[in-house]
Amino acid sequence: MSARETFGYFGPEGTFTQAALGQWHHQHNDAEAAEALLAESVPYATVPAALDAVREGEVDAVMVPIENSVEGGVSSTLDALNSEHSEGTLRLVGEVLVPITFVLAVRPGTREDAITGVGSHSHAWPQVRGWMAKNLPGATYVPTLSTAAAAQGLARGEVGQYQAAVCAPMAAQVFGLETLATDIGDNVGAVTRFVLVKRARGRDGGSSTPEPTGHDKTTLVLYQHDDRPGGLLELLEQLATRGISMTRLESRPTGAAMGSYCFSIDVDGHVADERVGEALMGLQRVAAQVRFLGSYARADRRPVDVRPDASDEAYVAAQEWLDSLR
Ligand SMILES: O=C(O)C(=O)C[C@]1(C(=O)O)C=C[C@@H](O)C=C1
Repeated sequence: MSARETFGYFGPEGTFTQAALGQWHHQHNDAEAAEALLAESVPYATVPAALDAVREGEVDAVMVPIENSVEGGVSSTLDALNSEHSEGTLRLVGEVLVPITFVLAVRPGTREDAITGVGSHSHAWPQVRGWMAKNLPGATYVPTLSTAAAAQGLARGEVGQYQAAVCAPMAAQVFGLETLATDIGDNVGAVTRFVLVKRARGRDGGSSTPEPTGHDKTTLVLYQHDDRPGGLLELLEQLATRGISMTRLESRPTGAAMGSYCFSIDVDGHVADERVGEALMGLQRVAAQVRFLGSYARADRRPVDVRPDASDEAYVAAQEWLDSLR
């Protein structure tokens, strides 16, 4: 029997990312096993530290945040996943959507008029900006490594700069804090998307890419050739002509020079689908570089809508026809 898989997450305990990993465990195990797996999962203080842990084999898989419905892509994750040493080593193997609700938490007994600073994660603060402007207009924002790290800091009493944390209800509970206000997010219905990341090859040397399900997504990073007018259009044409929808497109600076950008994208479909394979070959020809980050099942299980002329059967028939001519 192979040893049980080990997991890590962007922590400490009480982050939304931990809730995402809990959701994943419950979707794939019975309730008792899921709770046991979550209790054993290892927290890492930053996203790069969590990815390093999986890369170095300390754990088999880690959960990290990638995109929020209000604030957009989590740049620290996008950049860490796209670093030189992630290429070929890491794979996204699944995703989870978690509804986000924030509370304002304090050390028990702290009064609202004593709050001059509020700690939280840089992706959480913009989601409560309106509430803060209305309710604590004089408070200064103090960035912390995560929402739960802000709560942990308060509990340890090691902070002088902030007296309240914007965090998940769970973090307030874990760190024994008092909740002064609930549901303080400006957008009701805010959701964050998290991804589970593994090494590209498992312990047995086999590929970590999950089998296609019919409701899959593929994440790529595309680099265009410099000084090529219409470069982005040329890349996107490779997808459009094969009937492949794009569900996310973000440009990120490559860091090489001012104005040098790459594109982080999600497309419908799995690398094993004929049309996605053909599009990847097309991209490989026209792009300066293509980084494949993974193909995995969509969290919402929405089936991918495939045009008849873009189906696997249509590609196979076209290939057979070409073979007959040759
Ligand atoms: O700090 C946390 O609790 C996280 O899990 C990170 C994170 C993020 O990076 O977007 C997750 C969800 C919220 O949108 C705010 C912060």
